[in-house]
This record gives sequence, C-alpha cells and structure tokens, in this order.
Amino acid sequence: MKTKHAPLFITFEGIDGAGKSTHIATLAQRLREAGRTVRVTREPGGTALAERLRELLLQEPMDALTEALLMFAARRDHLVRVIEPALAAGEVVLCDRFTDATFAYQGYGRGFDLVVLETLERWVQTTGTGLRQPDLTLWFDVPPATAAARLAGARQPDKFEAEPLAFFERVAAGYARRAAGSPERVVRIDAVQDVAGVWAQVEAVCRQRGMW
Ligand SMILES: Nc1ncnc2c1ncn2[C@@H]1O[C@H](COP(=O)(O)OP(=O)(O)OP(=O)(O)O)[C@@H](O)[C@H]1O
Ligand SMILES: Cc1cn([C@H]2C[C@H](O)[C@@H](COP(=O)(O)O)O2)c(=O)[nH]c1=O
Repeated sequence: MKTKHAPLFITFEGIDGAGKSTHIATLAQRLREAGRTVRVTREPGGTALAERLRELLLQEPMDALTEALLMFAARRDHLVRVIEPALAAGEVVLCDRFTDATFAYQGYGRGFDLVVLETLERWVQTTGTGLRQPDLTLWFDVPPATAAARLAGARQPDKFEAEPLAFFERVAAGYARRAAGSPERVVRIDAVQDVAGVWAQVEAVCRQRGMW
C-alpha cells in the first residue's frame, strides 16, 4: 500500500547567482529517492501564461507598479494551475523563487511600496484552502560581488542581472529583513561555501524537518 505523505511547499530564494537552481536539482533527486513525488517549478513562470509574462518581465523595461502587477499575475496563474493541485495531490513542490523575491526585488530593490505588495500578496495567495505560504524557505545568502563573479560570462544578462551591484545590495538586505520577519519559515543557508558545503546545510535542514 502507498503511504500518504503530507504536502510540502518549499521555496528557494536569494539574489541571482546564489546557487538556487544547482541545489533544487539535488534536493529533488534526494526527495524522489525518499519516495516522494516532486514537482520542480519556478517564478516568474511555471505555466504557459506565466512563462510568457516571464519573457516580458525579464526583457522589457516597465515601471515598478507594472512589474509588481505582472509578477503577481504570473504567480496567481501558477498557484491555481500548478502549485495548489500538486499540493492537493500530496506532492512536494520545489519552487525557484516566490513572493519573498517580490518583496526583495520590487520592494527593497526598486523601492516599491511594501504595503501595496502585502495587499497584493493577500489577494493573490488566497485560494479555496486559505492564504498559501511556503512551509519552508531556503534563503541562499551570498554577497552580491560573489554572485556576480559566479554569473560573469555564463550567459547574456537579463534585465535584472544587468542591474548594478548597489541594486543587489538592496535586494540582499531585503531578503535579510524578510528572513528576520519569519524566522520559523525562512532558513538561512551560507551560500558562500562550495557546492558540497551548501548541500550539507540543505540536507541538514531537510533531515531535521523529517523529510527522510
Ligand atoms: N556553492 C557554489 N560555489 C561556486 N559556484 C557555484 C555554487 N553554487 C552554484 N555555483 C555556480 O554558480 C552559477 C550560478 O548558480 P545557479 O544557477 O545555481 O544560481 P541561481 O541562484 O539559480 O541563479 P539565478 O537566480 O540567476 O538563476 C552556476 O554556474 C553554478 O554552477
Ligand atoms: C519571482 C520574482 C523574480 N524576480 C526576478 C529575480 C530574477 O532576476 C528574475 C528571475 O530569474 P531567475 O534566473 O529565474 O532567478 O526575476 C523579481 O524581480 N520578482 C519576483 O517576484
């Protein structure tokens, strides 16, 4: 008989180049070995519509309110079509970025009104099951200069990656504020360490939470 698992919504946060994607893949594999059905997804994106919005968001200049609204529009579509159904089926959802990114990038990075973001968060994340928030957020904390060095020459920078170091200093400070505000949900990962050292921290957090 198949064991019924509790659904689990885990988000990965941090500035561009912090190492999120690298460790999402490893965690997905580890959870599958532990018998879980795992959905790996990302924001902005994760549905056909949200991926089209992602193209616009990552390439087109726009004002801060337009950017925030499109991020939340993409999130709503992703939440109702992918995240909620997967959780209802008992899957683990590993999501590369979620609403902490909107607070960090649009709020702290661009200086957009945090109270408006809180209102949008409530509207967008309220579904039939209540206000959806991640069960666990792994925050990959790395200095902007280190992240930039990791990304240098790796690919053509998108609109966000082309922002100056000062923007990423504000985004990083925003993540620190978000983590301080939700210590039960957000776990800081020292992402300066090498890949093995970072994975050891992720592994330890997941083990402590009984994931395997
Ligand atoms: N701990 C690490 N030490 C050194 N290099 C790393 C480490 N983790 C990841 N990298 C490398 O840094 C680059 C960025 O990693 P990755 O794509 O995982 O970051 P990311 O946080 O997902 O970035 P983005 O948000 O821009 O997609 C890759 O070339 C990856 O191989
Ligand atoms: C969800 C979300 C994302 N962003 C920014 C952060 C990144 O620069 C890009 C996504 O690119 P990645 O390679 O997939 O990390 O989008 C944002 O500004 N606000 C958000 O809510």
